Amino acid sequence: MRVDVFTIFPDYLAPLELSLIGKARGTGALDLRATDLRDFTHDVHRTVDDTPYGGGPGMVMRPEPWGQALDTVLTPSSLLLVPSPAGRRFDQAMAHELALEEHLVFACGRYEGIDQRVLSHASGVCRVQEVSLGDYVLFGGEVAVLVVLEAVTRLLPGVLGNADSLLEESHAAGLLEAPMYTKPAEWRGHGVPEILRSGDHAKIARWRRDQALLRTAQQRPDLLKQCYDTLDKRDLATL
Ligand SMILES: COc1ccc(Cn2ccc3ccc(-c4cc(N)[nH]n4)cc32)cc1
Repeated sequence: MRVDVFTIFPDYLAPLELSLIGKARGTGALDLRATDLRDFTHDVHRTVDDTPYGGGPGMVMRPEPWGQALDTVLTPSSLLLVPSPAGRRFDQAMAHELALEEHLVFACGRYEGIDQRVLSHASGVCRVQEVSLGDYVLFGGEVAVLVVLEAVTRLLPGVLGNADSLLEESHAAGLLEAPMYTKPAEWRGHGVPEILRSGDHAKIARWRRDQALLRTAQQRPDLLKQCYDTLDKRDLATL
């Protein structure tokens, strides 16, 4: 997967060199390029913003640098992602959709956002999707790139050593995952559920399913409602 990110803070994306994303880049699963939007300005101050038409607080990002920047990468097969408080809420389902794309382009806004004509013009070239992390307001789009790229990269073939973990993790099967334990067996007076040390894999699987159901019912009843039709009689008996 090829990913282009345009931002006035390219160093903000340095954490993407770390952990699994760094490995995914090394294996070629992810071809990531971050570019400074100011490279597409032509004045001595490298200006990317201006006052909003119609007045109002703050500044808006000028269309010219964005147009020239996006001209260098967008093709009809690209998907332009524009982080925004007004965007589609990012979730695991969207992460799976994005993991199937061949070319993602992120336009990271700052100030009060990007001139709307940039998105309108780009929609004549490729698909455009505004994306939100949640109902809170950030300073810009870079945090969203870090979150989206981590969630998507994990889903790329060969990136996670144990692909099975993708099947069992929270939000994968619609439920939250069961509580996890490791050594030591006794820690500050706290033991480990005996079933997990029994070696009975069928009973362990059932216990984990029950714990996932109960945990989801307690902490995220909205998720349980979404997958209620997939529950079998044994699941319902647990609830
Ligand atoms: C119209 O109100 C505002 C509009 C934008 C901003 C600041 N800002 C500028 C670009 C940008 C990109 C993404 C986000 C964002 C995304 C989520 N989930 N929260 N915040 C915020 C962004 C402040 C206020």
